Amino acid sequence: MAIQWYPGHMHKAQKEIAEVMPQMDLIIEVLDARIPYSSSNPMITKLRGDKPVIKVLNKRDLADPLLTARWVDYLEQETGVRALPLTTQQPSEIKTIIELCRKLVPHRDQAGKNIRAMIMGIPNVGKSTTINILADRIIAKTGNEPAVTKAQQRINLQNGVVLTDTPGMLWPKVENENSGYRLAVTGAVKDTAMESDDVGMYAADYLLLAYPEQLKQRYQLSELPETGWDLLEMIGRKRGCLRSGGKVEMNKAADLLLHEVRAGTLGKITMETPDMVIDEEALIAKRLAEKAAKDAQRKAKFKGRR
Ligand SMILES: Nc1nc2c(ncn2[C@@H]2O[C@H](COP(=O)(O)OP(=O)(O)OP(=O)(O)O)[C@@H](O)[C@H]2O)c(=O)[nH]1
Repeated sequence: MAIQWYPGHMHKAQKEIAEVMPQMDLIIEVLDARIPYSSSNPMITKLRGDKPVIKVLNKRDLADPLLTARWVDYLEQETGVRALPLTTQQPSEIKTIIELCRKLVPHRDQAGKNIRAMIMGIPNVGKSTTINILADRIIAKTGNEPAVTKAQQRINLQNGVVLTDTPGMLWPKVENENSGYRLAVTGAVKDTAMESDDVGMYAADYLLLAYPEQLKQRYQLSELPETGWDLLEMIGRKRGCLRSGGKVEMNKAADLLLHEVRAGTLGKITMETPDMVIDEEALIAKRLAEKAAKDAQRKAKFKGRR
């Protein structure tokens, strides 16, 4: 299923969330542990104000444990939020969210009042599976096609917590082009306007840098090439993705690599690190500042001419 992020949809979702937000005591944001930055929604920080937030790094079973630990440190130390690496494959882990909700909003708990939590997440991060585990029953439809969750729901967890499912569909970090690639690599966004060879090449370039040993082992390569393109070609040859003349079908090789990353057969892989995203954010800020300066110059020139 294709997901497109239209400004109109985004605006509507933002408005609906802003309306419900004052009645909430805390926010649970479900992220994908393989892309904690790219799977987060850019407006949540602004909308939640100073309400406590729990960032669930879900699908930790697929993510690199060392990097997950680094993300937890980063999120807790640099941004002051609680981060819980979890997997819905271990329901008992998911249940720890409830205890943390109680800890973070002690005044409601001590007064014997329900804690009102809003659960948010971009499509396909595992929000519905999480809700079903927390509620001990099937409430939300799950599936590997993004955008299964639709209507807003309020769920009494019967343990002092009332969960509100986010109205509307939450969008990820769309303003960062690299995030678009990483969302596509992990299968978080199945959209896309992107060609699978481009996405495969992004994955291949990154994997060469970050997980060379896993590549060698999985594809039985004694040496690794310099570029992602060459890597895809090697994988294509090894796995028989060939045209009749013996040339490698690059899009097939790309699909194969992406399938392995998504299924976890290449090992536990995280597609972004805190350092990486800090650099990217700095670059985006620089570009935006340059654009603003140019726009201002253009405006000044235009005014001068009139
Ligand atoms: N490996 C792994 N897969 C998971 C985990 N949690 C969810 N999934 C899978 O991810 C897919 C999406 O899960 P959902 O719970 O439907 O995701 P969602 O965020 O509710 O998605 P929408 O309904 O599109 O909003 C399903 O195929 C789940 O089985 C996890 O912790 N580990």
